[in-house]
Amino acid sequence: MFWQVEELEVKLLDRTREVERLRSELGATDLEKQLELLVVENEQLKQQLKSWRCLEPHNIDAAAKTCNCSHCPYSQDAEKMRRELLHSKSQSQQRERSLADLEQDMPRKSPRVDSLMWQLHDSTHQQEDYGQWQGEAEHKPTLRSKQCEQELARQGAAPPRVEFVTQTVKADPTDSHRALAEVQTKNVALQEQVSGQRQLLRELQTQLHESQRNCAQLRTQVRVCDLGAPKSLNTYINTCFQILVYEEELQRAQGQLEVEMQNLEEEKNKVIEEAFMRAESQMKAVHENLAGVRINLMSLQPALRTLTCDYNSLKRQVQHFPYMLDKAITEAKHEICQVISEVSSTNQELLLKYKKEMNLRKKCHNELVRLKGNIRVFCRVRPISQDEKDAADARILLSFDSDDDSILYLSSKGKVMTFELDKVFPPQATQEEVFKEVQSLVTSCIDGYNVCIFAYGQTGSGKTYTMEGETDNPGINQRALHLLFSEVREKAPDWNYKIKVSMVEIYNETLRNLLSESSSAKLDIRMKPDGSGQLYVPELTEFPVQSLVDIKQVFELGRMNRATACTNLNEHSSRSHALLIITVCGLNITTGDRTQGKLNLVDLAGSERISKSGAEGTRLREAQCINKSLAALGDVINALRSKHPHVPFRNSRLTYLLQDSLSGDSKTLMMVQVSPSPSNTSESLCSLKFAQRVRSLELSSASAASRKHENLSTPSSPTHDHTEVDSPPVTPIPLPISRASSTVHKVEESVYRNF
Ligand SMILES: Nc1ncnc2c1ncn2[C@@H]1O[C@H](COP(=O)(O)OP(=O)(O)OP(=O)(O)O)[C@@H](O)[C@H]1O
Repeated sequence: MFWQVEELEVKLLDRTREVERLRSELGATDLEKQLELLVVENEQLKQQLKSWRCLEPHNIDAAAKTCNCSHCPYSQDAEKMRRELLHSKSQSQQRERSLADLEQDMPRKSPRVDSLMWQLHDSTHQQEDYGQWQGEAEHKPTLRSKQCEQELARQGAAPPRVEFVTQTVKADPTDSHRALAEVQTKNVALQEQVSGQRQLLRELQTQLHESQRNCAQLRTQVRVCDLGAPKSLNTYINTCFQILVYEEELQRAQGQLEVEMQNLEEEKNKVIEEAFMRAESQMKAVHENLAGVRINLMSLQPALRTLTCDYNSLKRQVQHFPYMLDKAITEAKHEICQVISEVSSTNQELLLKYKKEMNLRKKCHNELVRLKGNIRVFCRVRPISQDEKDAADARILLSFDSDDDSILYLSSKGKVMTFELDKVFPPQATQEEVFKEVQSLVTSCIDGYNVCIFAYGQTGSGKTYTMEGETDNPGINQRALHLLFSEVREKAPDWNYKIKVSMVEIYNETLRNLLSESSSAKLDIRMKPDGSGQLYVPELTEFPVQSLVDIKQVFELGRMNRATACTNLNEHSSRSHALLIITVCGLNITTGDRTQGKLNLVDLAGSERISKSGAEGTRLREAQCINKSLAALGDVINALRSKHPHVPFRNSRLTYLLQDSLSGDSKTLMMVQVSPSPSNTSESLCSLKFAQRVRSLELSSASAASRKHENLSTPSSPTHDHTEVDSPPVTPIPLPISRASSTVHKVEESVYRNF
């Protein structure tokens, strides 16, 4: 029995160890199955114990029965054993209850095992996450360092600028420090996680120790039970032995768990160490970058200092700039004033020189005009018309000298006569060419001269064409106004000019204002009441003109007024004198000098002989008036050329009106118009003889005294008005004018014969 009890004790001890091991291994992941197996085996052991219990009383009773003697030492032993057995039974029941309690306690412990398993799982994940994070943490600084390197390379390539360098130097250390701080923060977090894991591990160890303590208590209890257990309970001992086996297995599993935990701990430490190593190497790289940045910064500092110096000097310059600018402006102003004063003095000198030159030029011009004669004679031959070409007696009467533009040849009655004038314009001469020769006279009216330009010739010889021209090819009138405008504009800075225009028609010795509202208004010529002896025409319209539009308006109005007074304008224009009077008043703004010149542009009436035209009645009257005025004009020109003290201006309305423009320093141009038609030969001959005579008289005016004297002895023109107070007998120019009576015819013939 004793050996059975000992055996039972050994089994119980083993069982206790096994239970203790199992208890200590609670919480391990893969021990659940072992625990189940142990529970199953435990059940089997219980079954064996039950069967053993069933057998044991019976054996004991049998033994008691076989040994019924009270004196038998065996019976006493048996009694004792029976008591011990009962005690053991009770203890065994207690142990069963303890085991049942343990079994009941097992499901309660299972959630704890589960939670420990989940914690272990989470720890493993955290370690994995930590490893991943370590990889990211390792990758981020690398990226940042690359960015830093790229940024540094870019800064190196960029031109050194103060602002840019400053910004770059400031930016990189900040970023590196920030990355370092982030890494350090993450390291701290990892440290915290590791410390948490360690804390968890410590808790698990504490729980393990508690479980071991519980197991030890249980073992003590079992040992106590074993001490009182009967040796006969072999099954129970076997069960205890199995329990001890299980406890050993549990212990082994615990050992494995500890090894695994240690491995995990080592792995964790290793991972942490590697992470630290990587972080340190990254930190080192960052520090190296930082050092490189610092070196760059150090190398850039001199440039920065230079730039700062430059900037400061520039700043100083900018600060001083207003003062310097003011100073420079003042100096510039001073210099400019000096230059202006120098220029103005030079200008004054030049102005004086210019004035001297102008006066000289004027004098020269006047001298030239004087040498040429104040009265100049031009001749213009109009082109032959188609009718004239087609005529039966078409011949070429007029010819020109290609080398001398002042010579004209006329073939008449088999003789070739030569006429020398100031200028001869052939038929192909343009309006521009003609005007070019007269423009000096036109501009002299700006200088204050009075100028008269007459177009003289028989009807149809081209007087109106030369003076008025055509719409698209204007004559002297319009061109003269254009020239005056341009000349006045040129002188505008110094001179202020006003140009006024009047248009007058003289028909049958009647003066008509062509620019008035009523075209039939007749004008009179009167002496100025101021005693100056100058003439004026009251109510004569003076139209101020400033532009070409004004000129057009004036000409349009004059043409309209002229047309309304007659039935046939062409015929009427042939029988009347048309005067365009241009007055140019100038005021010198600086000197205050004043000038007043007058340009008279006269389209005379036709000069054909009445004897040829055979006019009667109204025509005769018109012809007489025309002849009278033309003869008067001839007388006046003759008197002027011969420097006669008395000039018979009052002999006609024409000469009376032009008195102030024909006397004194005034300049006169006679444009003799000639028709090339053979049918007009005699008229052309008369006109040319007249022109020749006028010119020869003018050129010989230097020796005119003697001739004047001679001329004075010749009879005056029959048309000369001897009744005029101021018209002493003068030698008239033998104008080829018509005569209204037979006596006139005779005189006319004698006049022509003189040529
Ligand atoms: N140089 C010229 N070139 C071209 N045509 C001309 C020229 N001269 C005159 N004519 C033409 O000859 C014709 C007569 O000219 P215009 O009327 O000017 O003569 P006139 O002497 O004024 O006559 P009137 O005394 O009757 O007024 C016109 O048709 C004109 O166009």
